Amino acid sequence: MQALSMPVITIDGPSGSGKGTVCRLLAEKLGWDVLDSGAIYRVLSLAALHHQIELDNEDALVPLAANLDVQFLVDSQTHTSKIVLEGEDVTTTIRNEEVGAAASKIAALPRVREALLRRQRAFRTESGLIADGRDMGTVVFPDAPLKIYLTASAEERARRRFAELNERGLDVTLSGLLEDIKARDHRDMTREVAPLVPAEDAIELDTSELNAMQVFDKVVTLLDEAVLAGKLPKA
Ligand SMILES: Nc1ncnc2c1ncn2[C@@H]1O[C@H](COP(=O)(O)OP(=O)(O)OP(=O)(O)O)[C@@H](O)[C@H]1O
Ligand SMILES: Nc1ccn([C@H]2C[C@H](O)[C@@H](COP(=O)(O)O)O2)c(=O)n1
Repeated sequence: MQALSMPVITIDGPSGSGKGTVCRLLAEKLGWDVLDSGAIYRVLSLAALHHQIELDNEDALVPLAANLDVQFLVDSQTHTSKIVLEGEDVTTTIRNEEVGAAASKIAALPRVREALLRRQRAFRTESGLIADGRDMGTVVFPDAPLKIYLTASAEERARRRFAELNERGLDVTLSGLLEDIKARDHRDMTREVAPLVPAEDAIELDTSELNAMQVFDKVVTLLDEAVLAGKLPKA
């Protein structure tokens, strides 16, 4: 049974809901790998920029996606990865809000998504995988035995991003970030292929009123329940 021998936990949800934070904490607890699928879309949008390919030019983006020269170099101590695109360290660059918006645009193209599917599924190994994204539970790993859908109000997500970017010394406004988040939500939730929706069997968790550790504790409870039910192997 693949779910037990190559276990996957999916964590989907909109930007700023806390997926990446929970994935990192879970990976530390379990010693499993992490798939940051958003980073793949972000890297592809940056590659498009480098190669002067328009974000709606699907014919040119598909071969770029299929042959994307990207490496995720994982530090097993910190569970963070250095991301190298065509020999250049882009770990920080891809986190810009502009790159996020560009990623959301190319992610609406069906053949681009198809071209990235195998690359994402290849992250599944015997070690166990925590998959972070928008369609992890619905499309990429539909057989995952534990699917979590994180949400939070757009206002709270904008506040979180504002605090994060302020700390990094970036000049942003709360209202601008809120607008960006709403536009990205709309694009990600209404696209025709693999829109951001909870999988039918996902457990939804609203994190608006919870801090990161409280969210993590709730996720660990869900994990323990899945182990008790025989859906996931004992840690
Ligand atoms: N429950 C929480 N309460 C407050 N802040 C949080 C919480 N969870 C995460 N954060 C902070 O909010 C910001 C966004 O979190 P994170 O990057 O984990 O979200 P995400 O869902 O992975 O976003 P994206 O999809 O855009 O990558 C980070 O600065 C993180 O430290
Ligand atoms: N599974 C995924 C992951 C990401 N995307 C798109 C949509 C997002 O707005 C964008 C950036 O993702 P983030 O790094 O903010 O999680 O990438 C997607 O369509 N499917």
